[in-house]
Amino acid sequence: MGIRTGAQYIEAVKSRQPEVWMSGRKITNVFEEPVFKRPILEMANLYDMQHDPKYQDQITHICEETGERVNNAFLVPRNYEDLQKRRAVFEVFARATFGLMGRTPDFLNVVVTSMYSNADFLDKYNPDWAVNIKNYYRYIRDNDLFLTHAIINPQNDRSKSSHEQNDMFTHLGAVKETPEGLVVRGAKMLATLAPITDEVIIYSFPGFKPGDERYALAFALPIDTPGLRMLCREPMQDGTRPLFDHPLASRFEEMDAVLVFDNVLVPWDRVFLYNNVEAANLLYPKTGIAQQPAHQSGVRGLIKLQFAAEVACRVADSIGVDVFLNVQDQLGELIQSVETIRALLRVAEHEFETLPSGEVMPGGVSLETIRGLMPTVYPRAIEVIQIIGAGGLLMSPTGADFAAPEIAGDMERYYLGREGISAEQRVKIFKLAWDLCGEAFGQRLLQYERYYTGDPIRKRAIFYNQFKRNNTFSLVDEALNLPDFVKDKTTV
Ligand SMILES: Cc1cc2nc3c(=O)[nH]c(=O)nc-3n(C[C@H](O)[C@H](O)[C@H](O)COP(=O)(O)OP(=O)(O)OC[C@H]3O[C@@H](n4cnc5c(N)ncnc54)[C@H](O)[C@@H]3O)c2cc1C
Ligand SMILES: O=C(O)Cc1ccc(O)c(O)c1
Repeated sequence: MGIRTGAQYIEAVKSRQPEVWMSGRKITNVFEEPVFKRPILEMANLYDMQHDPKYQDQITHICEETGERVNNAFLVPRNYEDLQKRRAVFEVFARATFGLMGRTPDFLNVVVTSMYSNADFLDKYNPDWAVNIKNYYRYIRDNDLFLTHAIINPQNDRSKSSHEQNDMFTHLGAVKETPEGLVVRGAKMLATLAPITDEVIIYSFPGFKPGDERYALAFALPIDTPGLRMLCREPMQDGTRPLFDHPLASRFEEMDAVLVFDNVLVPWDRVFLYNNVEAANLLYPKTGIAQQPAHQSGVRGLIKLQFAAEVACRVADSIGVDVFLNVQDQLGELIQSVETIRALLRVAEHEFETLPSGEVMPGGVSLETIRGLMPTVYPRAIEVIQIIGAGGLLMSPTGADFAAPEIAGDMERYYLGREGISAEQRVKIFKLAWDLCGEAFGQRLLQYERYYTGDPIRKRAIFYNQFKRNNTFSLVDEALNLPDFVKDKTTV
C-alpha cells in the first residue's frame, strides 16, 4: 500500500475499539471523543501532507524493495543526502505542529527502521528476533502505521530493580511461554498518544540487573489487543474550548497513558527480545535507537524553541516593550539559543558517523549536546515569555467578549496594542503565549522537553563518561609538555 491518506488513518482509528480509560470512563468511540478529535485531525493532516504535491517529493520516496511510495522515516540513511531526506520529513511534520507534538508517526518509524537495519545485533542472540523485527519493519512501512511506545516502568520504588518490587508484576514482565506466544503482565508508565495510534512497541532503557530476566523484553502489538488497557492521565482540555481562546492547547494536546497488560498474549512473531538481560542492556547502544530518533527530536525541538522565541518577540513588539534594553537582552538571548541548536543540528548532520554496514547516523556528540541544552533553554524561553508578557498574560478576554456588542468598544480601546496592532491581533498573540507559558498544556510541553528521552542528569553523566572514553584531553598534555619557562630561560 505505501503512504496512507488522512482519511485512511481516520478509518483505521474508527475501525478499532481499544480499551481506553479516561476520568473514570471507558471510552467507547475514540474518534468521537472531544479530547481526541482535534489531535486525530492533526495527525490526519500529516498523512495528507504525504500526498500533497507541495511536500510529497520532500518527505517520501519510492521504496526499492516494493516500488511503492513510502515516508522518508523508513529510509535507512547511507549518506548525507539521505540524512537531509529524513530531516525534511522531521521538519515538515514539526512545522505543521509547531514542534509541540513530539511523538508524530515519524519518531517511532525511525526507531523501528533503526532496529531493522541493525537486526544483526538481535540475530546473534536469537535469529528469530532478527527475522521478526525485519518483518515488522516491512509491515509498518508498507501499511504506513502509527506507533506509540512505552519504555519506562511505573514510578513505584526507583531504588529497587524490577524483580525487587513488592509485586512481581507491577513492572511489565513475562508470565509464561505458550505454543502461541509469550504471556505478559504488568504496566509501563507512559505511552504518548497511545489511544490514537495503530500499534504499540515495548522496549526499555538499559539498567537491567541479574534477576530481571522476565522484564528484559521487546515486542510490538496492535493497540486494540485484548487485555491491553490504557489509563489516560487527566486531560488538560475538554476538547470543546474555542480555538480562538486556546489556539494551541485545543489542537495539539498529546494524551499520555499508562499501559496495563493484563495477561496479554504476544505472538512469537512479534517478540524481538526476551529473557536476556545482556541483550536488553545493549539494545540502545547497538541498534541506534537513541541516536537515529534523536535527529527527529533535535529538528522538532529546534522548531518548538524557535516558535517560543518568536512568540516572545511578538509579545514584546505588540505592546512596544522591545524598545527597552532589558527586553532586548532577553529576546537576543532566546534567538541565540535557537541559533545554537540550529548550528548543532547542522554539525550533527555534516559530521555523521558511518556504521560498518554503511548506514550513517548524525553525529552523536552534537545530538547529545542538543539533548543536554534543551532542558535549560526551552524552560528559559517560557520564563522570558512570562516575564515580558507580565500581567497582560492573565488579562486576555475571550472570543465571546469580542462578539458581545455592548463591550465591543471596550475591547477595541483597552486591549489595543502599540500603534498598528489591533486589539484582536494583540489578544491573539497573547493567547498563543498563554497556551505555551501558563496553561497546563504548556507545563506538559516543558516537562516533555526535560524528560522525553530519560532523566537529563543521568543522560549527561552517560555523555561525559562516553566522551571521556573517546577523548584524551590532549590539549592539556600539550600544555603540560611546553618547555619549562625558568629552565628555558636559564638555558638561553
Ligand atoms: C510529557 C512526557 C511524555 C513522555 N512520553 C513518553 C513515551 O511516549 N514513551 C515512553 O516510554 N516514555 C515517555 N516519557 C517518559 C520518559 O521516558 C520518562 O519520564 C523519563 O525517562 C524519566 O523517567 P521518570 O519520569 O520515571 O523519572 P524518574 O526516573 O523516576 O526520576 C525522578 C527523579 O529522580 C532522579 N533519579 C531517579 N533515579 C535515579 C538514579 N538511579 N540515579 C540518580 N537520580 C535518579 C531523577 O534525576 C529525577 O529527578 C515521557 C515523559 C514526559 C514527561
Ligand atoms: O530523541 C531522543 O533523544 C532519542 C530517543 C528518545 C526516546 C526514546 O524512547 C528513544 O528510543 C530514543
